[in-house]
Amino acid sequence: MSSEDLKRQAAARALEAVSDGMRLGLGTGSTARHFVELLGDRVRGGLKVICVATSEATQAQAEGEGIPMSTLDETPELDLVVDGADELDEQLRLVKGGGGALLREKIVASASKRMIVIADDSKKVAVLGRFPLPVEVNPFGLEVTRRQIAAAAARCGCTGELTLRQRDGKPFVTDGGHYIIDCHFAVLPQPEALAAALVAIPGVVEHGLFIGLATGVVLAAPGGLVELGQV
Ligand SMILES: O=C[C@H](O)[C@H](O)[C@H](O)COP(=O)(O)O
Repeated sequence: MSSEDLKRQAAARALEAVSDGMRLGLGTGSTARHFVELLGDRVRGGLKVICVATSEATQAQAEGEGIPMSTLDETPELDLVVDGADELDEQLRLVKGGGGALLREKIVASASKRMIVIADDSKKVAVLGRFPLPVEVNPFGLEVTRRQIAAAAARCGCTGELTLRQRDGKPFVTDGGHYIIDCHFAVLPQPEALAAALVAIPGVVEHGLFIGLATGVVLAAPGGLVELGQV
């Protein structure tokens, strides 16, 4: 079974948690993309939902599927967000932002009563950090912010290379107009302390650690689905 098949299976299971009248957040990335496709089928079959996207890419996909879309300003309370993750652990702590959508994803998750994460089982780790931690930063004072991230991380037991994310030879720019520094720490021994230290840095807009937000996880493995938390 291909990795895309596994992602689709996880997406299909999350769709079972959706019912008529729900206000939904739509995640970003290759796994969330399957969810939006499947949701589109259900909407065309008569399901009534209103949705908020976590990125311009998801907004465009959802509109193409004919899914009724809103904004967080019009719909500031959501029932459920379904999103992917780059990494997750047993405590439902996540690393997100591999696609650069972490800021909107976190704002949308914070507005939602529940967050179901969908992923193939390769994303589950014993200790977070194998996937480089994305940190979204203001372009102003980039080098100052980079040094402050390195110092704060070192106090939390994390060392490693900090690289400015590039696309086509230029800095990658997020939907919010910011840059991303990818932190290659290999392990994050104290995720909560690191999260608190990063948000205290003035040039940091947001970081990819999602702690206390996911309420359920659907992991698709070749042997079947595994659920963590409440799905
Ligand atoms: O910024 C991107 C998001 O955090 C994605 O949810 C994350 O990167 C997982 O994406 P994928 O499902 O493509 O692995």
